Amino acid sequence: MTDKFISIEAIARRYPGADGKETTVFENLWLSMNRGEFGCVIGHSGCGKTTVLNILAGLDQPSEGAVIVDGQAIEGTSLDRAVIFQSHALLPWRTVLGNVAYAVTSKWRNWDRAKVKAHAQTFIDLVGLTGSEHKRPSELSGGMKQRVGIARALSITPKIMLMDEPFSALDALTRGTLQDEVRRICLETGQTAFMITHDVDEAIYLADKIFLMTNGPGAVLAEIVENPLPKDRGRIDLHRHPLYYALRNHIVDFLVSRSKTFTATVTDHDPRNVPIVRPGKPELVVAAEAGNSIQASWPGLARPSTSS
Ligand SMILES: Nc1ncnc2c1ncn2[C@@H]1O[C@H](COP(=O)(O)OP(=O)(O)OP(=O)(O)O)[C@@H](O)[C@H]1O
Repeated sequence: MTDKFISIEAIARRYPGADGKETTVFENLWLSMNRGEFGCVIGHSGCGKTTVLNILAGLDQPSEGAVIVDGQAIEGTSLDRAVIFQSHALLPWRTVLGNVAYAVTSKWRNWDRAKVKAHAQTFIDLVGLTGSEHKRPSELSGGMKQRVGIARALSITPKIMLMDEPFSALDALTRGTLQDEVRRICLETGQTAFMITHDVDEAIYLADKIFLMTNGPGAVLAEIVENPLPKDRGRIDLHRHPLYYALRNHIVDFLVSRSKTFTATVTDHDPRNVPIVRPGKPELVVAAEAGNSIQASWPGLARPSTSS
């Protein structure tokens, strides 16, 4: 067991195949995050991103390994871990307030109506839906529905917010606005977040750490990219930062070529000590994560020894 806030330890997920053989989506996957960090996972379709998120949510179980959150092995779903999906999954017969209040009541069952309402209203305000409390989902735009989903998730003050491509169905303008909102909320509240995205710029804007997964089946977590851009970065002028292109090119290069060739070419990859990369700082700085502890090394030096 580790002192990391989230610790995914040697998980595998296998499915029985039609021919009777098992398909291994991934195995021996290790991943950890600190409290308050924003992690994005990027990888091609089918590499197992949603499977990892579902296991973290407790919606799915690993075939092997364990997931520890805040010192406790997770077993099933919990209000400690809120999930925001691409589709909003709102209760259509309830209003905005009703949808958020429903979540609040499920966490604090003995709260009276006034307390539930006041608490729900705080989160409706936080996502910018003040004035729309009494609208039903059918009266809301896609972006507004997704805001309700975010308010509902945040209202139960989860330890982790899990997001599976939450903005991919939205138009570019709404997506940008909601990215801003989520970033602001996470920074203000110190929320730990784990998000799947196919959008490299979204990951660069939002994430502290970007987890790069190779293609499946048999996908591996190839690298952890530490975002070298300043915390107070803005979405609009992200591309003007001197490190932006080094970071973006590194991720795109991985997706375009290395994600396909990684397993065949990197023969000494240690899934428990995945390289940590900070593109463009001022030369590529590579560190390795030894289960819990982070040790640094620089190009030309041997990979750090690990304690397990
Ligand atoms: N219930 C299941 N039975 C068999 N195979 C499954 C099942 N669920 C997922 N898989 C397989 O596991 C693999 C990983 O699926 P997953 O949805 O996690 O990928 P992903 O990286 O999230 O993909 P995408 O980016 O397209 O959402 C896929 O090959 C998928 O077909």
